[in-house]
Amino acid sequence: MNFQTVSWFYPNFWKTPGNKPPPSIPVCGFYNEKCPVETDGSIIKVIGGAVGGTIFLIGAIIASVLLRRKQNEEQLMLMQWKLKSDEITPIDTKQLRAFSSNSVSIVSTAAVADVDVSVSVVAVGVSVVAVGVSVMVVTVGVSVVAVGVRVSVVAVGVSISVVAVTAASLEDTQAAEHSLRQKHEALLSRLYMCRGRMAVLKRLTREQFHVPREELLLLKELKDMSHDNVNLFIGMCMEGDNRSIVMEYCNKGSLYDILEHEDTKLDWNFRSSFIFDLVKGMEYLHTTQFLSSHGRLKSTNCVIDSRWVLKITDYGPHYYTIPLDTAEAYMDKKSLLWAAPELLRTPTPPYQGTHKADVYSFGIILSEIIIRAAPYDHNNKEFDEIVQRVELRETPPYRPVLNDADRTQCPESLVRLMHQCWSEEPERRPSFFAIRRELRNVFGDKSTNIMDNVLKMMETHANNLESTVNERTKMLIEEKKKTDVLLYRLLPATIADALKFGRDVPPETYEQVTIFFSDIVGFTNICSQSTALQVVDLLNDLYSTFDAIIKSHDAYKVETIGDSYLVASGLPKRNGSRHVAEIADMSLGMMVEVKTFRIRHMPRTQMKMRIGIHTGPCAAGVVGSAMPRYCLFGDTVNTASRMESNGEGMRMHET
Ligand SMILES: Nc1nc2c(ncn2[C@@H]2O[C@H](COP(=O)(O)OP(=O)(O)OP(=O)(O)O)[C@@H](O)[C@H]2O)c(=O)[nH]1
Ligand SMILES: [Mg+2]
Repeated sequence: MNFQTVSWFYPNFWKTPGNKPPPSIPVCGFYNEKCPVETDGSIIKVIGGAVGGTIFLIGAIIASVLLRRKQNEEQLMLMQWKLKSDEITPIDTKQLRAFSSNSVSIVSTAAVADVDVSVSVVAVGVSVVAVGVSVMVVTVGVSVVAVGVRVSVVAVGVSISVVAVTAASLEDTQAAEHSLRQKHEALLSRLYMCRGRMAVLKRLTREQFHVPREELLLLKELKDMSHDNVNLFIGMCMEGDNRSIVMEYCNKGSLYDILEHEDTKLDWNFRSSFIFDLVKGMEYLHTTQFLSSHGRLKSTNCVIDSRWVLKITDYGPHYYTIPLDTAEAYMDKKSLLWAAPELLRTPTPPYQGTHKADVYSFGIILSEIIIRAAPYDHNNKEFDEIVQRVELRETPPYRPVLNDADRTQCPESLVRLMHQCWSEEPERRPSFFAIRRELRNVFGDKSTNIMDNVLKMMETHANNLESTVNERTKMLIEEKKKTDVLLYRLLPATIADALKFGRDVPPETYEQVTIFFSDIVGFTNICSQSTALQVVDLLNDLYSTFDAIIKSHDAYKVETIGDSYLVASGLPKRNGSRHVAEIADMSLGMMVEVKTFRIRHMPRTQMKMRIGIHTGPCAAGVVGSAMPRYCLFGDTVNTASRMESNGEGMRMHET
């Protein structure tokens, strides 16, 4: 059967249009040789589409870049850093006071020159009010006491007084005070309010100037900068009387001021916190595009805020503020101590310095922190000589000297790092990133600021206090129990309680009580043969025995008078008529004890005792307020006494 025949018999056999069998040779041949490749319009269309798409994409990118640039340009021209003269207002005394009410700063920098801002906790008053106390600073108050500052930090449940230590002797510090006061007065004249912040002004020295485009970019970058360790650049005013660069005011002064103040206690927690802050701030500045480096990094340009956070300040176009006559010098004379040797050797060094020069300046600041003094303080050389010798390529290079005391109290690895930072060769100085990594090895990871550490310490302290208070309360209760026991031995419990709570104890009458009196027969004779101490021992032995007997009866020992012993039953707690039996039973017990009682120093002598008992009405009350005594009054007492004195040895005389 051929193909044709199959399709006749099976109409859908081939499943092709017309149910035709497939051709024996494929349309394009077995190797596509019958269909040559054609460059028809469709491929051209595809390529055209791709090119068009790419052009469109590039166009879109260019458009967005241009738009961005335009926006940036607009932003640039907006000059948000530009301050109007009337935005800068003088500080009035009210603002000054308001400001000083929540900081130590203004006092330390402006009003009182000799105030030391070191903090040492001298007294801790604690009142734990809730379980799981969490410390929260509610108020911070400042009061100036003579030359001292007292800061009270009131926390929920915990009140801690922090006292700043002051210069020990005014005489010693008079010269320093004078220069400080001058410095503070100068600073005070530069303090203003600007956009709701307290600000330090740095006067511009040029009357009028054109700000070129690259400086506009720099100023915009400064305005946009935001970092915890970079002091806020509020802006620049180029008009009117207040033509100046305006930086936020940090109230604890500069690092230089703090280090200079010898009485300020700065432990290594504080110092390491400052170092970390400084490095973090510099690391940030070095990542900026237009500023790039500081150029005049020094301890006076590291300011400390109210939370003891160090902030780098006076970065940026400081050349606007250099007096015109010294404009040739890229920095003032004193700043040369922090300047890298390669800059000292350059006739016209760049105003903004270099990364490596900043690291050098950081090395000098490290030395200040370690020696706690101005740079090169221990070198004992004149300023000019120091600068000259640093500039000269001496071997070893001329650098700040540390004395033995500095070295012993400072981590050795920090000294090594400092040496690296002030290397003569700039390329051997580490970057701030590397410095931060190294500092972590030196100090451990100190991610928190010193104030946060202090608060954490307070919180831990508060939690510890809670358990301490509980423990002490338990001890107090134990002690109170002991004093109560003692008190209850001296006075009846009800009376003692009433006296304890300051209540009056009115005298009380009892219709029927039984009074017991006892006396030692021949006591005078015994005394004559004994020393005073032997007599005391005798009475103590005997009455301790009696006290033990009383304990097992409902009777109250009123007092002992010499050798006589007074006991009552039926008071202060009434017991119906049981008092008679109680006293009788107690007396018999005492008789038995006396028979076997041995006088320690006269073992052969038999002790004898007379007992008198009487039942009747009686009055009782507390007499006196200084040594209060519970006393019995009435005939019954007298009768009982008579019964005893008229009785016989080893006999009970009763009515
Ligand atoms: N408390 C406080 N003092 C500041 C502040 N800024 C500057 N000072 C003080 O003012 C003094 C003078 O500061 P500047 O005029 O900036 O002089 P400088 O820091 O020595 O030098 P340059 O900044 O390089 O011009 C510093 O030594 C600080 O003691 C601040 O924000 N707070
Ligand atoms: Mg400065």
